[in-house]
Amino acid sequence: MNAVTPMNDAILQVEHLSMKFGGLVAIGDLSFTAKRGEITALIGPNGAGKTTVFNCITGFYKPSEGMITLNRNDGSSYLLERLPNHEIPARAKVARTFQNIRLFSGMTLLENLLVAQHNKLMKASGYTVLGLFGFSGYRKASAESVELARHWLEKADLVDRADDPAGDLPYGAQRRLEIARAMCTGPELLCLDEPAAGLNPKESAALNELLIDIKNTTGTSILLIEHDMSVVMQISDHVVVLEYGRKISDGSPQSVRTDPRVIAAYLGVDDEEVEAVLTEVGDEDVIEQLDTGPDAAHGPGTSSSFLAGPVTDTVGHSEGERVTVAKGASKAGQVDARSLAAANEAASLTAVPAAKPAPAAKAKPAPKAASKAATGTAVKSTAAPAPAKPAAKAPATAKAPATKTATTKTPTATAGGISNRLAAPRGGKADNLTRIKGIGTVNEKKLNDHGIFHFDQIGAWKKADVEAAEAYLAFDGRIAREEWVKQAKLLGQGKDTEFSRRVDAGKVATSHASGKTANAASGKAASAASGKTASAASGKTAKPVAGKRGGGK
Ligand SMILES: Nc1ncnc2c1ncn2[C@@H]1O[C@H](COP(=O)(O)OP(=O)(O)OP(=O)(O)O)[C@@H](O)[C@H]1O
Repeated sequence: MNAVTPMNDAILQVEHLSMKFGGLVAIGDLSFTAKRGEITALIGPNGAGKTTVFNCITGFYKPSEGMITLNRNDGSSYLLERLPNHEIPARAKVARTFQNIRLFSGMTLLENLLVAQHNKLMKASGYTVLGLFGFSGYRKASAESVELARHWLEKADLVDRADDPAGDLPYGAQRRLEIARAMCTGPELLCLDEPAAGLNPKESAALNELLIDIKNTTGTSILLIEHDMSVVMQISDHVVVLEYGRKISDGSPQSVRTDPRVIAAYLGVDDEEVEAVLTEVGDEDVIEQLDTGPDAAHGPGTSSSFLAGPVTDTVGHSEGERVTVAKGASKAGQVDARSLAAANEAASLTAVPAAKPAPAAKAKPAPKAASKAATGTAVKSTAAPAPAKPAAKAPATAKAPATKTATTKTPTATAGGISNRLAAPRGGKADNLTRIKGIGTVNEKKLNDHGIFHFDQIGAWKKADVEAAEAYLAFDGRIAREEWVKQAKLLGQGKDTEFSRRVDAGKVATSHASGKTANAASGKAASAASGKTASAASGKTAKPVAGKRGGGK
């Protein structure tokens, strides 16, 4: 179809899209719009159906039901589900990249970009040998192709490596080359499937820059699947969230990141359990935002973690674990799988604490989903001590299997990873580790399980220990960012931090009877034992501060 229609604000309209694989509904009645000139992100936990949507848009799958309309800049429209697969790039001007890099690794960078323009060159040669004999039309097209390739190599900051084999490039540069190659086809819609997968923070920043540049200078609209929330939150204009093939949220990055349904989907818990879980894991920033909306001073741009709320420094990084969830797995099953994956990854990382996986080996990051699900399930292990809100459903039995996975696997799996382990707290007393900003009661318990009870133990952590602990807690980059070691050193010396003062004042939930009770270094009684906190031994968790769902940091 090629009917000329008036200029449409939407470059892509997905209407009532469904895709079934046998009995599995991978996409169910999905509708959303991607606006022209914008970056639209499609996010969701593993198996939510994001790649299936891409495959329907780019013609790899023919949807079971629904309509996908691409409105080109010249006013023509195409029903993508009806176009033959190979015509989608050429006629509808849709280009895509894949989760796994698909470059011609033996060809040079320049050759990769010229191959992408093969159709144009063939056309210029009249599909004959005239090209070989220097037919002028072909010569001109050939020169233009080289010029376009050079332009995109420059944009991707790769021009000085134009003659190197693509396979020699670092991982992040290969990702940018893929995007440059897609841009050489002159797309009006660029679909990127997890472009930040396996990138380090510097490479993620370079990717963000490239995508923003494309958006600002070419008029190409971008549709993006991404697990790295530092990328999604920093560059997207619009975010669509899927869970089990259905849309659960659709809006600005700010609105989506504080949507309880989205938080629940990523944590793998029911909506009503969200705040209890967040209190447990110590994500008070987000809890506060659920009440007050996003913090304009920090904004999504500075957050490296979708769910962790604002943090103060640069981008977070997804250290990619691959999580495979059985088709049609229940939510609890998915949570199990993610917990297991997190535990397994922790085991493999901590076996050789200083060794980091090579980027190319990082199949796919699902860090937030996995880490949050892992912590979410760990919460179930403390189900007895859990809910911060009386109304919150006790999350005990429903997800008991996940609990088992998280609690029984991790300590064993990580033995040998973090240094300064103790069999028991010194003198029978453990420090209140929740006085360290970033350690909630769940993670305190996980650290205790690992023999970490004291500030000076954390204060003595070296880089490899921090990495091992981050892997163990599935906290990619956060321990370093939040400076746990620095905080622990101060607290170990009996000094306070701004955050510990708030814990001691009962403004932040803690599992300890009082903020400092267990802190042998300080004899000060804390004012927290006022019903705002409760003893871990009693099996109760702190009650949130009035008016807040857990107190802000
Ligand atoms: N060709 C296929 N045949 C059968 N089932 C499929 C096929 N492709 C996808 N699925 C199933 O459809 C569901 C959605 O998968 P999809 O890959 O689209 O999810 P996703 O959100 O992209 O996940 P991830 O973030 O892990 O890449 C999954 O349950 C998956 O197993």
